[in-house]
Amino acid sequence: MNKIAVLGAGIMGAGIAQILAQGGYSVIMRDLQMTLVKDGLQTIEENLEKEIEKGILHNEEKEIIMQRIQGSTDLADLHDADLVIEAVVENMAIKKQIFAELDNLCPYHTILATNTSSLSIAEIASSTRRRDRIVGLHFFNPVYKVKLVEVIKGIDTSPETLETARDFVQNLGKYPVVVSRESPGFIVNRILIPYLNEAIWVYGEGLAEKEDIDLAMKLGAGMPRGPLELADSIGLDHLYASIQVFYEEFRDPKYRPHTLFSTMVRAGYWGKKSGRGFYNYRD
Ligand SMILES: NC(=O)c1ccc[n+]([C@@H]2O[C@H](COP(=O)([O-])OP(=O)(O)OC[C@H]3O[C@@H](n4cnc5c(N)ncnc54)[C@H](O)[C@@H]3O)[C@@H](O)[C@H]2O)c1
Repeated sequence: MNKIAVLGAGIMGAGIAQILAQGGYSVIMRDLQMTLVKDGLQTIEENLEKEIEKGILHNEEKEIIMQRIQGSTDLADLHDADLVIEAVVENMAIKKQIFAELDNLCPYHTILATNTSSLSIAEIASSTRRRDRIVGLHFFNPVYKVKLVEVIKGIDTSPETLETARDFVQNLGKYPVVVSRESPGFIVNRILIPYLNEAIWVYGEGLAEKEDIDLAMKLGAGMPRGPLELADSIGLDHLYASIQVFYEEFRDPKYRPHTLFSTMVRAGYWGKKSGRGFYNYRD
């Protein structure tokens, strides 16, 4: 892997571009507008500055890492990438369109990976002619902190592609966990998202105040963060889209979102990123 491209300069795209550059790779980070690319670059710079403050990184190293990341709005810049990691919005139609474009643009050896949290790798791969070279690489937020990466096999992913992806993750200093059969949410979100949804039901039914629900799970179940604060931090819009996928895929009412959840998402209460979720972040 000489050149790696990341599609999307949002929360995940910027985080992935950062660890790749820290791992010594040349990275192209592409988003739709230059302002979004610049925001992503700024986030990376701020993250690195925090590492300097902690004494983990030197200023000169930060400069070298930043120089390895090239921002772009032009998909054509990805034409010689050996690996593309897609981290755009969680929308199947958009992802399929992007993968079809990448399939036409990139050489056959290029592995196209998706960071999707809940969409089907097989369906994304169906928009390409290289289904054997499509794989899920599911990083977690914040990417520079969380050591786990789920490496997901789509129905047509070849053993070689899976092995290359697994080795790549390991070389980045992360722990790969292979998910050998795709299913919504893979491992972590399959367990985590229904848990967060249940916490929203508990809150929606008026069983307790939000602070008490969070405290109960921290002290009573040993969770490092309460479910409602965690939901705010993940992003309620993103979480809502994921639980909808579970609900539709499994047709099981246990994945039903509470109407409070739908209302909050429609109102733009998306958590930390919008300044308002279960908690208020504006003051
Ligand atoms: N946020 C999380 O905690 C998290 C964790 C793991 C995986 N994911 C997955 O990662 C992906 C990205 O999530 P995010 O939270 O970073 O979203 P985000 O909204 O922060 O960023 C998405 C970015 O993609 C850009 N984009 C949209 N269409 C594009 C295109 N055609 N080309 C390039 N860029 C495009 C948007 O402008 C935006 O900047 C999703 O699939 C999500 O499910 C998210």
